[in-house]
Amino acid sequence: MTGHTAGEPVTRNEDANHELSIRVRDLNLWYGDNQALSGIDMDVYQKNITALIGPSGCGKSTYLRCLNRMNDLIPSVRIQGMIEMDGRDINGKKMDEVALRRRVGMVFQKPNPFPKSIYENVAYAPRMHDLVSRKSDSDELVERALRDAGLWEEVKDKLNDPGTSLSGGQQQRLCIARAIAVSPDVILMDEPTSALDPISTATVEDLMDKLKQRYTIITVTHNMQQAARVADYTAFFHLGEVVEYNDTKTMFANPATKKAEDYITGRYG
Ligand SMILES: Nc1ncnc2c1ncn2[C@@H]1O[C@H](COP(=O)(O)OP(=O)(O)OP(=O)(O)O)[C@@H](O)[C@H]1O
Repeated sequence: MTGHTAGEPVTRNEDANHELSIRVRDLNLWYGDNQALSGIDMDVYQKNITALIGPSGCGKSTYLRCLNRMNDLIPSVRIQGMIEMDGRDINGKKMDEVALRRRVGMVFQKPNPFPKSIYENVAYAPRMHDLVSRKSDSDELVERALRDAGLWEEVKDKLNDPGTSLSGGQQQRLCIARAIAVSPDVILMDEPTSALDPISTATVEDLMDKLKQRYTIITVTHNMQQAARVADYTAFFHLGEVVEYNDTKTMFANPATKKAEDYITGRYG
């Protein structure tokens, strides 16, 4: 990756927004003695979708979890390097983890609604963060988040039913509604469609495309077509390093490295 600034994609997507959201420099992470991330430099632009691809165990989820400090919950983890969000060091002493996780929401591979009603799944976090106090404000926020997640019409008459009574695809959209209910800046998605059927997958992909108008989305995927369809930028991870980071169209049509080309074309991984 010579001839360009560390952390930037090799080729810029000229249709994309180029305001910086996240700046990562020389990020290293160890689980005990096992180094899982090595010298990661990566800039993520606002209001884009950035896909993280690469073979199993190469560090994609670990990297994602660094961005909302979820790795702090794992005792053996040691982290070195810099992660700035909107110019502020997220690992700095002044950074409040709870506030950070409000700004950086997360959606997991397996839909994981709380064992509560559809309504409460969405209303709980805004209430905890004191974003709403009156019931009418909460109702409004729940409706807006469910509409934005493309789920309102399907659930508006059964908001008191358990979240777990919904189909897998609906549960995942409920989890997305829950994430956006606290108005985050960034949404991390760890293989958000891998447990879903093709129709639910297409619905979630369409939703991601709409959500990127307002949120910065970083998604891990093993599905190359999905990365090609939804992502503005794609980073190829291998053995804990970012081997190539590029505008998605260029990455898929004309990868700059042999390793990325081999992975994308299914020669290994
Ligand atoms: N909680 C943990 N404790 C110890 N080691 C871990 C933990 N989580 C991940 N690792 C190790 O860190 C490395 C990177 O794992 P990670 O899950 O980030 O990879 P990945 O690219 O997301 O993989 P996959 O595509 O299979 O989800 C692997 O060697 C893995 O075994």
